[in-house]
Amino acid sequence: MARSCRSRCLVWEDVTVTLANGKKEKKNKCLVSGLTGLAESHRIMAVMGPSGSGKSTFLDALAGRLSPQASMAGKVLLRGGSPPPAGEKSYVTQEDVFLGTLTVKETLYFGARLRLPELTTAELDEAIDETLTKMGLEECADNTIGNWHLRGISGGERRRLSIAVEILAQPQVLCLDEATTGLDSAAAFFVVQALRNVARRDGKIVVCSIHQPTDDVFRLFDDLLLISAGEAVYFGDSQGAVKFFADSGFPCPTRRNPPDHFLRCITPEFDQVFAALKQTQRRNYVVSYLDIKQRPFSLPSLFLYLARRHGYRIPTDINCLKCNRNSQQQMG
Ligand SMILES: Nc1ncnc2c1ncn2[C@@H]1O[C@H](COP(=O)(O)OP(=O)(O)OP(=O)(O)O)[C@@H](O)[C@H]1O
Repeated sequence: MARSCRSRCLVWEDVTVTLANGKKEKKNKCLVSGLTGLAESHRIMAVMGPSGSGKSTFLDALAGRLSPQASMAGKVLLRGGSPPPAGEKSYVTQEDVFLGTLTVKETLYFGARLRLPELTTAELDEAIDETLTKMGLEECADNTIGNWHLRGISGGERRRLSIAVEILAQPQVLCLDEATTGLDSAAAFFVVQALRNVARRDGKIVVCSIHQPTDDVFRLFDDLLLISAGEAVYFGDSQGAVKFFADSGFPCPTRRNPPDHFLRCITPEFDQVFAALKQTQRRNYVVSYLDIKQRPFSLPSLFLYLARRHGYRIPTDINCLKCNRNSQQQMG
C-alpha cells in the first residue's frame, strides 16, 4: 500500500516494562521486553498473543497509563506535528463503565461537556450526532444503558459507546484493550469495522488488542503485532503473517482460521516453534522493524530508516509522549 508522506505515526522503541518485586532477594518481573515498531495513521493494528503475554501492558505503555508498580524503559514518540501530547491519546479499557440510568446520548453529552468544555451547545450537538452515526448508535441513542437490574442496550452497543466516548474527544491515537471480547462474531465485526472507519476516514492511529478474531474480522486489520511472553514474534502487514508462518515452516492448514493458527504456534508450550520463528524472523523478514533494534539506535537513525522505507519527510521536531522509566521527560 502506498503510504502518505503526510501520515503520522506512533513509534515505540525498545519498550521494556518491568514490575518491581518488592523483595530485595527476588528479581523484577519483565512483562514486556524490547518492543520496537510503529503504528501509522489511517491504519488499524491488531495486537494479538496468548493470555498473559503482555498485550494490555504494551497498550498501557503506549498510552502512558502503566500502574505505579510497573516501570518502563524505552521511548514512545508521536511524529508529524506538535499538538499537546496529553490530548493526543485515548484508551478504551476492557470494561465498559457507565452510569446505567443514563441514555446513550446523555452519556456522550456528559463526557463531551467534561472533555470539550470549549464547545458551544450547537457544536456539541453536532459532534455528538456525528459520533453516533460513526459508531452506528443512532438507533439506540435514546435507550437507557442499563445495569444489573435494568435491561438496557446490548453488549455490542456498550462496546461501541465506550469507543464513541473516546473518539468524541478527537484523539490522534486510539488504544483499545480487547475491543471485541464477549461479543459474537457479527457484533465484533461491526465494532472493528467502525474502528477501521475511524482510522481511514479521520486519519487516526488505532491500536487494538484482540482475542480470537474470526477470519472476516482479522481481514479488517492492516497491521499485526504478535506477542508471546512479552516479546514480539511478528510485526508487519497482517496479511503477510500467513506467508511469514508458512515460510518459517508453519503453514496454516487450509481449514484453520489464520489467527487461531498463529496463536496456536506462539503459545509458550510451543517453545521450539517460537524459537524457530524468531530465528527465521531475524534471518529472512527483511522489512521487520525489529531490525531497528539490532542497530546502535539513535532517534535520527530511526527516522532515516523510516524515511528510506516509507518516503517520510524527516521531522524537525518530535513530540515525546513518554520517555524513560525514571525521567519521563520531554524529548526535544
Ligand atoms: N500490576 C501487576 N501486578 C502483577 N502482575 C501483573 C501486573 N500487570 C501485569 N501483570 C502480569 O503481567 C503479565 C501480562 O499481563 P497482561 O495483562 O499485559 O497480559 P494480556 O496479554 O493482556 O492478558 P489477557 O489477554 O489475559 O488480558 C501477566 O502475567 C500478569 O499477571
